[in-house]
Amino acid sequence: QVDLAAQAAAAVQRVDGAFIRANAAKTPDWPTTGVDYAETRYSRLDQINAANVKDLGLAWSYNLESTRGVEATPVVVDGIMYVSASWSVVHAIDTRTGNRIWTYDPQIDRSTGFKGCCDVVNRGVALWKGKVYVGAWDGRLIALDAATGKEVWQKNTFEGQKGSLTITGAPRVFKGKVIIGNGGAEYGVRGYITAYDAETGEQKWRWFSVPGDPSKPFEDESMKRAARTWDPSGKWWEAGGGGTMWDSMTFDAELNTMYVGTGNGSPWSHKVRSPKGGDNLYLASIVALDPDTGKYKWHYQETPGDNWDYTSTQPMILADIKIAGKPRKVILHAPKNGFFFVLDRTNGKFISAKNFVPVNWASGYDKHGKPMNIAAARDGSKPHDAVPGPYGAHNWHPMSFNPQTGLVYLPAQNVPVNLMDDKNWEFNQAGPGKPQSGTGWNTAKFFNAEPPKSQPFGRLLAWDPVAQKAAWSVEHVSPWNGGTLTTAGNVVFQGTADGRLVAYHAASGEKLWEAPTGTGVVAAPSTYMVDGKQYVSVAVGWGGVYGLAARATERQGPGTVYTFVVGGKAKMPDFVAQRTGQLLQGVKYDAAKVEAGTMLYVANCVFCHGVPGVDRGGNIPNLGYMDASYIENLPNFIFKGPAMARGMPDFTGKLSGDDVESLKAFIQGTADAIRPKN
Ligand SMILES: O=C(O)c1cc(C(=O)O)c2c(n1)C(=O)C(=O)c1cc(C(=O)O)[nH]c1-2
Ligand SMILES: [Ca+2]
Repeated sequence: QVDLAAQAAAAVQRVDGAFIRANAAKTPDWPTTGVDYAETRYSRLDQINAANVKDLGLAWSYNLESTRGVEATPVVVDGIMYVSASWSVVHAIDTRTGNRIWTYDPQIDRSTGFKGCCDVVNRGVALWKGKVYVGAWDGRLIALDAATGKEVWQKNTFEGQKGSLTITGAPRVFKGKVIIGNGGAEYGVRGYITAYDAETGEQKWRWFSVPGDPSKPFEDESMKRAARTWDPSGKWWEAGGGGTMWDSMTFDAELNTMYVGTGNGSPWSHKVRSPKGGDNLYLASIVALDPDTGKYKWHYQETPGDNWDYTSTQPMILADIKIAGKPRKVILHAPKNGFFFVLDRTNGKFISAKNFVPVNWASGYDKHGKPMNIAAARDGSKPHDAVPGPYGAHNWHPMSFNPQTGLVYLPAQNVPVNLMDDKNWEFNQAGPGKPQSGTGWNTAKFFNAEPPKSQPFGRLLAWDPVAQKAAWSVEHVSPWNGGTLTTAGNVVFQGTADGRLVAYHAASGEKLWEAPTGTGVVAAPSTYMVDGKQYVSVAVGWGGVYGLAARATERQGPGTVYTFVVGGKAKMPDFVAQRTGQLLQGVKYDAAKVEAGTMLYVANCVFCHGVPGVDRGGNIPNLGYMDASYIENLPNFIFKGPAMARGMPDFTGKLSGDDVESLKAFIQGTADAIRPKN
């Protein structure tokens, strides 16, 4: 009889700063979300390698019992895995068998799914001295006992703050402090991160990324300086200003510096936020902080005057590379804005930037690290095909860096979106035609007022950060592919939107192996050794912002952890077929209401449900393919309906009975309009 709880406790008890740093040298574990503080996602293990990866097979699969996006990288110490699924549920798994040790469900109120922009996801947990930390959707930072999954302490990280805040990112633990930020910049919030004592949960420090009301005292010098880059006539503090830090943090122990990527402006429109212009610090920046005090050290702003949801929260990597023959300590970063950045992490100085996909907002960066803006992208008076669009040339899907090949493996993409300024925008004014305003969005932009012309794509890039060019690339069938893992075995692993886990040769890009995963993969894999054998695991669950309304497989959930080993022979689990069905037919409606319904649909429904019959539905159903009875009974779903248990908001008091009739008219009217005529 093995005592798994005791094993789990003993394993995580060992995880501290020295353990995590040692891992970067060579140990069998994957103790933090990005494997080490530098978040290289490079494993020194080479038992699985370019020669034998073709013999990988399934060791086991584990049902995460979730139907929404799964974005966490499994962390593993001494063969014990910790991974989170949607709704911030944490699972502890014995990797020797694939059996559950415990699960922890923070019991998020499922009707609050609309409070976050981009699916009810969680990007994983942190481990430290016997505890497992998860940032829950509702703002609680929760410390769990690694042995039992029982709560040790919890803190409301949203206390004292306003707006629609949600946590989606993985906490990080630097020097005994658990650090967490949150999302919300689509809704009108002010960004901040907070550090808590890992042992007790006591708050140690908080750093805001944008200044508050300038008529009140600033929290620190960094805020005072930042305020000079905003125009007070925009009253940015009323809508918060944005700059949410919802994903990336790294730490350099030698330099005693932590780095955080900041988010987009809130609202998105630069003109509305800061009418006379200005860079709007510290939006869309990499910021260096003192991990002991949270004090600002330096920043580099990647997108001055953000206007397109160009967050810099995308996962960064710390690397030591040679540039012009000299060893440099750098940050490698590919934010949403489509440029690949190399920065000196000792001082924040710009080294180089190069676009890794086509972009139309800047023609490049000058030698001081300032972008050369293209005026049309900031005009805002007419629909502009923003390339990259707000989904980003690269989103949160982690990239990896292999020091042997010198290449960064980067999931790149384009999701076409047309943007135009909403001149009549006012904070928290919901209204027909205002995108997502019924669920609280405050972007001050119209989306797709005419159809975008740019083409969607998904691409794995093997990017050379010194030469600033691709060494090789692979085209995928869809945007929104998984994060990457690379190893000393000369392999790159990536999951795909169309439901495969694929291994490539790290130097040549040659495809070496693939396995079906049932549904689309968005998370990054991890690898580790247990009892002398190397395993590769990936948590699968289609979703995230693009996955709400679109998909590239015919299967959906449940969220599943797959674990592969050379010679593995386990059977694939059965997956549920997506309901593709027939176009909606037969719902009676008043054709005169279609136009009003269109405007209401844009304000309340489209972002999650997609365009009826045009989009296909992701992890949320497309209403153009429902049985008529659902749409006929639409009020039962819109007002305190059964789908609230799955994340549907309650529109009581926001929509009228007549509004629902208009929505019906739009949904059935659209299905009728696109039905092939014969
Ligand atoms: O501005 C924000 O605060 C914020 C938060 C989040 C989030 O917390 O997930 C995302 C975004 N923005 C965002 O712009 C975005 O593209 C995005 C994608 C995803 C996802 O998990 O798929 N989250 C987010
Ligand atoms: Ca955003």
